[in-house]
Amino acid sequence: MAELMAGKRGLIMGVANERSIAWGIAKALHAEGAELAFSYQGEAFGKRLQPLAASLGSTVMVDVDVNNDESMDTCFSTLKDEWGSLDFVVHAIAYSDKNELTGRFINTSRANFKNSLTISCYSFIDVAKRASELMPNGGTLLTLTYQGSNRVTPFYNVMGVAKAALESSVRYLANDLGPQGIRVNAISPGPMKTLAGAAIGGARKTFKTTEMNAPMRANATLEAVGGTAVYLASDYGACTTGEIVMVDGGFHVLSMAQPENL
Ligand SMILES: NC(=O)c1ccc[n+]([C@@H]2O[C@H](COP(=O)([O-])OP(=O)(O)OC[C@H]3O[C@@H](n4cnc5c(N)ncnc54)[C@H](O)[C@@H]3O)[C@@H](O)[C@H]2O)c1
Repeated sequence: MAELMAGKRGLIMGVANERSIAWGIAKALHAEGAELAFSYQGEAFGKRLQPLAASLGSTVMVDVDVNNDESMDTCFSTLKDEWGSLDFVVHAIAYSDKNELTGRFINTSRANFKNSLTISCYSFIDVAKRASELMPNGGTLLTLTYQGSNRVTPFYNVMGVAKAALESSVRYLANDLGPQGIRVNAISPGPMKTLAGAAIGGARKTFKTTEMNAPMRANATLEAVGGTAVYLASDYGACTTGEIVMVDGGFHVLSMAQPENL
């Protein structure tokens, strides 16, 4: 059977290690024949990424801090030089000061509000603008969100607001880029054990709560998120854009905990 991503080339942003959601997505896209480039944040992450990228036959790696315009310029000019055009980008990047991912939301500082929204939301708009210029034949943009965007998850705090802004941006970008054949979607996994996930206060309890109560009685896996990314980035997703696709074992449909857990 033909591979779903054969002949498609894309950029994966946000692999910190082998537990990263971006890494699960990279493996799934590669397994379906995609050719990948990676961006990483700084030298230390670059060293960790190197063997992972090599294991997927990837040679293009670019150091990108999304707050640094020069590094973003270099990233997309490198891709232009290497490939000429681009079929997809996976944006799996978020950040907030750990000290504000605990306690009360009301204590959010202006500085961390700005930084969290700039890194976790604006960067996707910036990536979309740059990537779309390299997509003359259409393409796909994917980002990662969490349902703390529209329902309160204790301690998720300013990240919830950043994810709400990101999800809204997905819809606006989808409308802007649709005429160019570019689709824009977000995947919303339940809690996962990653570096960024561990920074959120009470992460273990959030993870356990979802696992015990979700209709599937399970949390999202890297394989399930990767498979969803393949669907959205491949031609099977041709009519899906502006969407937030839940990959959380169904947790978001609940209005209360399972009776066995009360
Ligand atoms: N882990 C979860 O429970 C969970 C659930 C739903 C959504 N998500 C989202 O998935 C995405 C990936 O996170 P993850 O859980 O795989 O964690 P992760 O720590 O593996 O990845 C986060 C990445 O963001 C990058 N990053 C942060 N600031 C950056 C900057 N200024 N410039 C460039 N890169 C920067 C880091 O280098 C890292 O690679 C995030 O958007 C996160 O909010 C995570």
